[in-house]
Amino acid sequence: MTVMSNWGNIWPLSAPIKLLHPSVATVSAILAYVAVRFIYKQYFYPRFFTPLKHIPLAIPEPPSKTGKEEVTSSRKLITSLKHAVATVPNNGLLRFYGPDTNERVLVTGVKALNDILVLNASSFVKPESVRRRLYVFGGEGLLLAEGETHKVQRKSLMPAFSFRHIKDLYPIFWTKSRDLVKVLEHEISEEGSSKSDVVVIKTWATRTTLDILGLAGMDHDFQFLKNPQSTLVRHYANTQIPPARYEILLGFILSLFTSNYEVLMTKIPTARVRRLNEGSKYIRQLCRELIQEKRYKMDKPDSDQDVDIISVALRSGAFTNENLVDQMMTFLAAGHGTTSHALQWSVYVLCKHQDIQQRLREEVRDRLPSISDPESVITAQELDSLPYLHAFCNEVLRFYPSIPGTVRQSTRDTTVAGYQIPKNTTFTIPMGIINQDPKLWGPTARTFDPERWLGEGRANSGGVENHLGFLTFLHGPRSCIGSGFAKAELACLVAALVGRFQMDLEDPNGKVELNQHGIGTSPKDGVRTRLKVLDGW
Ligand code: HEM
Repeated sequence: MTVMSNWGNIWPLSAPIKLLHPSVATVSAILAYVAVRFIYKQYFYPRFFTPLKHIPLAIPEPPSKTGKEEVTSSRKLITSLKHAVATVPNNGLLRFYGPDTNERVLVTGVKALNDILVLNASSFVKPESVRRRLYVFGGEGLLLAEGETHKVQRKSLMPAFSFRHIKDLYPIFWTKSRDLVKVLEHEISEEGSSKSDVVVIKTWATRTTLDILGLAGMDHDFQFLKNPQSTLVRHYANTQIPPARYEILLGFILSLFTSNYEVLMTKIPTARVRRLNEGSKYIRQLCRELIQEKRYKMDKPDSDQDVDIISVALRSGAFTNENLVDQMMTFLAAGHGTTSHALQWSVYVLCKHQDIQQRLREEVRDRLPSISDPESVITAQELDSLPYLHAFCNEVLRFYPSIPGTVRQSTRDTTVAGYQIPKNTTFTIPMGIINQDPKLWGPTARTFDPERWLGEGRANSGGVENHLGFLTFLHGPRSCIGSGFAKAELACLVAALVGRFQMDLEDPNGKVELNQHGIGTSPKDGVRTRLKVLDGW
């Protein structure tokens, strides 16, 4: 056998046939197998072998074709599927294949949504890959519990989220909104750390929503607004680190062999996975200590009937200490980023629509006590009686849902919207698409317009054809338990900001890019906003 020393001369036309080195042969065989798997999964399986052939096929639009419309909070794939939903005839379900080549079913109609989320909800659970991802920061709390355990947990926690209880939390929302305004006023002043009148809304929104959850959820003031160097904030920021290129490539290759590739990926100790696990440990320990503190306080004979979520859960007697730790982790994870995203979108859209900003400011200044008054308090009744604020917040939640899509997997053979569905079929529920569906919201569905929530009988429906058309908090037994909490919190924060500041984007004509990692979606730059204090309120 000739030993090849000259790589430039590997394939001379006259070369004799040579045997490949065993390692080259192995790599070639693996590459050939990967190629064959890819062709099978991309071409043959969808056309000839899938048991879901009876569901129409959607081809996602290439991103370049979808970039022209005003950006919504949908992730890229969901945005690119919007076109398919509008153009491929379907009866509420569409089949599609994402970049990882795995098969999914997109839910596009209210009948199918009703089957999956309401009528038959117990037959559709979060797939293992999603559970793994949520577990790291959310523990084994309400978000991940299934079956009877979920029912018992939800029933025991519901009192903490009833309006009767949420209305007692408005003073916390208002006090923290005032802290936010004060910190931002300082930030844009001469003494501020940035020495500029431009702030990154995300930085402050995240700290405020964590502070609010600390107080309203655990009766503990983290004071992250005042103390920016927080380990907790840093650990949550780590959830948004995108996977490295090699992780994406590895994920893609694994996806050709198993639909559980995402589960496998969480077991490979890459630097990113290690950092996530460290964060998870830290948050668990923090919650454990806070709950112990709370239990100690409640055991005192003269203790008050505190209104925070953990006190209500402890009084219910339904949870062990460790399970309470999981619940607290869930509330922190599910409750702070989502509301922070909503606040970021609110500021973004107020900057884009100065007429709306002006009108909202007039209503707030007219009807609410000044945020600069350190003694000012507001009641639920006062805040909830501002129709334009209510309309604006609802429209932000509709148009820019913090979580633009979620996933479910069938646990048995079943039917959805009349289609036969085998066990283990994965469904994507695209809140970002349904919330803007012209069939449900009329011809102005894709326009941001708070007016739709004003007028006779529209305050709670926005005039939608079917209540399942507003999917921001989902519906049914797995809907967001914190929706009332989040809406009241968002209204306070928006009122305080718009009442006190003139807001403009640093780059008013810049194209907004989306943050694609972590729970939920918001602008990648965190909404860089120029603030100007407006006196007189
Ligand atoms: C704008 C803010 C919020 C949005 C858009 C939002 C959205 C959602 C959505 C879409 C789900 C369902 C996820 C799924 O099952 O796939 C959910 C579940 C949940 N959310 Fe929220 N959420 C928000 C704020 C909050 C807050 C403030 C809390 C707690 C204080 C909270 C606690 C939860 C919990 C515990 C669940 C699981 C409920 C269950 O499975 O029974 N959320 N949320």
